[in-house]
Amino acid sequence: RKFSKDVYHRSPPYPPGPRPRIFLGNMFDFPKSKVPQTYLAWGKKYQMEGPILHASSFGKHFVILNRFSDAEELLERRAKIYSDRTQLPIFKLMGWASLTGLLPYGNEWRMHRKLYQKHFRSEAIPDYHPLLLAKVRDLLRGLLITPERFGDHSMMFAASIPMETMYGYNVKSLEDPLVQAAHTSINLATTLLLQGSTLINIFPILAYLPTWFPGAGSLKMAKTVQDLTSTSEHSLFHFAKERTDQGHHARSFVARSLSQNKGSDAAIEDEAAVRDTASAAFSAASDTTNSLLGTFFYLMAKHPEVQERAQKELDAVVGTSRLPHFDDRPSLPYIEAIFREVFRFQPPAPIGMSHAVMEDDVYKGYFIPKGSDVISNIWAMAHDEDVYPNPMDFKPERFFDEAGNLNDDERVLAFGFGRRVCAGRYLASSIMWITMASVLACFKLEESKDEFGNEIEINDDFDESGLMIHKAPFKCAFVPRSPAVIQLMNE
Ligand code: HEM
Repeated sequence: RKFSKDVYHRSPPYPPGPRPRIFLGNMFDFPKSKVPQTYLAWGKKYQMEGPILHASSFGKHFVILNRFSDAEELLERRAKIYSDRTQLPIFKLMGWASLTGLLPYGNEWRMHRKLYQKHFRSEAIPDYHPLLLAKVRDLLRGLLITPERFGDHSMMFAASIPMETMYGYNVKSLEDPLVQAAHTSINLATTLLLQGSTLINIFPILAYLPTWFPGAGSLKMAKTVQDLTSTSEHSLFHFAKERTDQGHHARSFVARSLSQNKGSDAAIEDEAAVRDTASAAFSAASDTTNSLLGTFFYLMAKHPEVQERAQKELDAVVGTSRLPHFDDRPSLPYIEAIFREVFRFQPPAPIGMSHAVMEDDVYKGYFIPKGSDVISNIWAMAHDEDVYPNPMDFKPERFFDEAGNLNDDERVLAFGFGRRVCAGRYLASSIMWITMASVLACFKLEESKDEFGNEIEINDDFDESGLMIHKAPFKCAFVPRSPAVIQLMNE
């Protein structure tokens, strides 16, 4: 019966893709670098009738989507069966199995999403505005005093917002052991989450090797992630809980959720959900924000003409006697276009997170078996020449229509799709918008000079680390636009 079921299911065929080897499948074909670009090249090479692709590894199926219309159809219109996450052995080994982004589609995941919906839906975001404005002010002052350390300032900014919003924990320095622990564990984890990065996911038995065993590198990495995650999660959660128990008036996500739970029957279960949700938010928010900031600084320093137009708009709308506020957003269309173009140019997680298929499906005449991982190539969608002509150019103007108004292409592909779409997207959008507007209001970014006064060229490289991408280190200068803005930043 099993055999005849398989034969039946193999017609229709799998989508096209690289030819699999017996047993191994395409294990050696999966790229370790330039991942989205390689999948796009596969699309050009193998596609016959549609840009959806198939590859396999040890019997596991992968479907790759290079076009938005396919992601929209499968991950959104058919979300009912395209919203799971494959449970990999490495999740448990890293201690990440109960983080929202990795949970299977089910009740626990629903409870997490409900918490996000309550605290991070669009209407809840103004509650965070005062905190975001204060953090932006810290960032601006850092850029003013030690501009050459802009990389550290963005890392600090990106770490301190989730620490404060989730736990009410005020990060004072990047050397804070909790921040260090979180950064190291996220870097290691995003590497282990990339397809094909560890054999443990294919041969779970390898998880039982001792960590000193030759070749047990990823096991050792997973153990480090587990230790660091549990230490920082535990300390931060207890910090927030203790403050709530002591009656501190705290506005953090943990404090608010726990005080609302008090006395409810589900309190214990809810407490675990609150802890895991807060921890998931830190890992999801800090690295993505840091990646976008690096890309933004780089693109601004490379495009003085864009800065000039943005600053004209800011001066006309906001003036020079105050810094931008969230209420200014609808009146600043060019800043909005820059915001959209930065997210399009380099999505921080260029291939998003795979969605697992919960039932056999057929799409465009191709068979997509239950359990397949569907990879959305966000980078390729954001560089689709039919939608974004000359996609490698940075051109905020592409978001204006012929009449000079912002077009309706508001969708930020970088946030993913369907029921698993980024749960923090409204917060992330506010963070990035206010940062871009404020930095442009205060500084002119330009090439810095060496000791002989020669301009130092800005490289165009990006560093891939697992699922994430960051601008490679570069030098640039932040020149305050006027004495008045220096005073505003210091106020
Ligand atoms: C700064 C920019 C950010 C980007 C570009 C980003 C991007 C993404 C992407 C691509 C996904 C996977 C979507 C999918 O599966 O289709 C995701 C999931 C998620 N993001 Fe974000 N994110 C950002 C910020 C944040 C923030 C600030 C938070 C929390 C406050 C957050 C919380 C989450 C969570 C919890 C998930 C898992 C959702 C689920 O599996 O149901 N993210 N994000």
